Amino acid sequence: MSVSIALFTQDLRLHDNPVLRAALADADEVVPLFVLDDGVAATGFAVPNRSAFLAGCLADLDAGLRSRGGRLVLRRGAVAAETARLAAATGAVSVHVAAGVSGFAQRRESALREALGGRLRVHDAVLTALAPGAVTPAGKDHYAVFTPYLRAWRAAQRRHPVAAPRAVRVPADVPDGVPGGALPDVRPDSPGLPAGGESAGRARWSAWQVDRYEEVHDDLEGDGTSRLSPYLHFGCLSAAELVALAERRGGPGAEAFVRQLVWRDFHHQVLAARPDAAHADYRPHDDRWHRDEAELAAWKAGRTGYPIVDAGMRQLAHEGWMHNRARLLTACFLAKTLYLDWRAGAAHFLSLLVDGDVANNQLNWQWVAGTGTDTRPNRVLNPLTQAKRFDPDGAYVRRWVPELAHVPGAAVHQPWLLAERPDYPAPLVGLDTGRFQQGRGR
Ligand SMILES: Cc1cc2nc3c(=O)[nH]c(=O)nc-3n(C[C@H](O)[C@H](O)[C@H](O)COP(=O)(O)OP(=O)(O)OC[C@H]3O[C@@H](n4cnc5c(N)ncnc54)[C@H](O)[C@@H]3O)c2cc1C
Repeated sequence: MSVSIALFTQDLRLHDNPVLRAALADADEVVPLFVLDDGVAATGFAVPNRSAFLAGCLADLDAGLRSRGGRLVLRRGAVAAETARLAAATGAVSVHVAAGVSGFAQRRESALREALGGRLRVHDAVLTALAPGAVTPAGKDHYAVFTPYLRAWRAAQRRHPVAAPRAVRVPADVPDGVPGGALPDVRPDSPGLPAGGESAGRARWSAWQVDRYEEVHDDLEGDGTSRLSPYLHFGCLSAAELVALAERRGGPGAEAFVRQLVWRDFHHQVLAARPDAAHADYRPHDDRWHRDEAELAAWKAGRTGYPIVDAGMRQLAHEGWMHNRARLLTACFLAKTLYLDWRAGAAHFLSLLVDGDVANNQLNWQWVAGTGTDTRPNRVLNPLTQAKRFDPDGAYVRRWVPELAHVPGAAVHQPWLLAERPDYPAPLVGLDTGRFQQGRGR
């Protein structure tokens, strides 16, 4: 009997998984492998919210494999060494893995190549709908501006989604578990975390109304976005399959949704070409960032005195997720109004976000801070204007800031004007943009 290995990374699914399909096509039996990576733990990226969600993803993947006659094989350690050990023990003819994007994933791929040589097969466009580098502007290795990327993306050939396998045969003599411990049993920091896994992700997609997406996606209280981001981050859902489903559905809502998935591909192709953009300014402006630990702490705790900002930060703490509009305005408040280094804000987001993703988080932060791909790097979002546009009745603030739950209507956005002052902080700073303008030397 020939054996191959399907090494799962950020593709924790059975539907539209080219890695698993190719491993199945290559041999009589397959080892579906996930390695709890010591390297990820060492970077600090494995925070409680994402680790708890990951445990759900792995349990669901194992259940899905078992319903097809297989099972998930778990190991803990260094990915390349563990995979090579298993390949030697099973005499695997090939090891299949999805191409990664971050510097970490690129180093992991090199280590796998070194350990496995010609037996390694790397599959493109598993984590994104279009592979990074599949379209490039003349003479460059990636697109730095979204609109031309969107045009090229639309014109490009994309792979068709593949079906989930009906049966998976795993060699009987491979032990399932991790020596010294099974699935990570982690208590999440956020009580309102969603359930991890492909089943939960597919159920969410089926229950969600894509048709209304364009109308409602910026309405903070309406909460009408897909909330699929954690499932996309861990690959419980395939971006290529979601694009195909949305394109088949058609209409303005589906089109607007696909556009957001293209933003995801866009950031991934930037990071694949410039892995240093995870930490270094993509377009430096010689910012002389303000430093103030007390201001940073107030922002993290949702106690800036600006209710719309505080509501977003408290949603993040409670759910491990934040609405995109709230991410934009809380990040802008940190990086432009307080003019604190975007890296501090991005790190706080990554410490809690269940969808926390190096490409999407760091490059969206850079976009907001004006050090990234935004073609208008000096734009500043005024939190009061944002509040009036995207939470006109104040319901989002009342939901997340209980100290203000009794304040009716839009008055909740300016508690400092109320005749009876609630037990809520005064604004941390004024809304003038002096610090940003001076620091950037405009
Ligand atoms: C400062 C900041 C930090 C962010 N950090 C992350 C992060 O760590 N992980 C993450 O997945 N997204 C991040 N985003 C992008 C976006 O806010 C989330 O993807 C979105 O809010 C997730 O909710 P949803 O699934 O309901 O999105 P929907 O509106 O339903 O969009 C569908 C999908 O499109 C993708 N998408 C949407 N907007 C963006 C965007 N601006 N950039 C890239 N992809 C996008 C996501 O995969 C999302 O699930 C960040 C945005 C900002 C402004």
